[in-house]
Amino acid sequence: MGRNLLGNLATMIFVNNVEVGYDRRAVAMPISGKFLSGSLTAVIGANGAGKSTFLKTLAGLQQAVAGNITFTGEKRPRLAYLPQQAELDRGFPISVFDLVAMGCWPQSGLFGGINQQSAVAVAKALETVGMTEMSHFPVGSLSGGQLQRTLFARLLVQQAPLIMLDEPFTGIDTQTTELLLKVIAQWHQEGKTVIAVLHDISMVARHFPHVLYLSTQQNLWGTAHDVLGHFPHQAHACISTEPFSLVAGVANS
Ligand SMILES: Nc1ncnc2c1ncn2[C@@H]1O[C@H](COP(=O)(O)OP(=O)(O)OP(=O)(O)O)[C@@H](O)[C@H]1O
Repeated sequence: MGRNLLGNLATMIFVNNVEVGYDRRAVAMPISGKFLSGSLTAVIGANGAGKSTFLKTLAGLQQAVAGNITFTGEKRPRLAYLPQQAELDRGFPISVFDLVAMGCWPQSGLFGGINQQSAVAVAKALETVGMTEMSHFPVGSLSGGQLQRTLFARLLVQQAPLIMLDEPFTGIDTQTTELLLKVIAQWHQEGKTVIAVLHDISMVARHFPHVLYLSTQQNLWGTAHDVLGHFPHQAHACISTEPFSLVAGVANS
């Protein structure tokens, strides 16, 4: 886990008055705060609040409309990004093993094939997510849960210090969700920085120490305890467009 000389967690990402959106039009309030190195943060909010757009902007997949995002060390750290399942093309003819092996591309190159060490890493990742038996199945034949396990295996082999997940559990069975939550907990223990867009507030309360709540009224960013404390009934953080008792300026620490 990245610590500075005083033993505190170092900041990995600074978000300075960032407005995210399309065609130069912001879709959310300006966002300011920071992601500490090794932190585990859930991004929550109502449908259309701008969570996915924020994640894509953080990942560098689209430009911010205003403000800026900076990184300790100046360059964006290597990141592993999981889009929403709806954004994936399942028709691509590729096996489970090969899809996971794509996570080795930064090391092996697109046409380099994978070496023995990478093949072992792919096999280990498939085992972690319970997909060993299906490693030669075509991706198009997988259920939603099996595909998500496979995509998590690919994230595992990427070994990136920064991991971004967009609604990783939407439409996924309970058993798979429990398993993949363990993978996230393992990343957290290893000191990776994990940011996930989520809808299930009780899951967030149980598993995510930091929360960024986006809304049209006011964003809240801080510890899960502080942010979720604004919601008398925690489920409302998903279904309402505004929290109940806002207290300005939740500390982002
Ligand atoms: N490609 C796009 N072009 C223009 N507007 C878009 C585009 N994608 C999303 N939007 C709009 O931006 C706003 C924020 O969308 P976004 O997907 O970031 O919200 P979200 O909080 O992730 O929602 P959900 O929980 O429903 O996934 C919405 O009003 C949406 O209609």
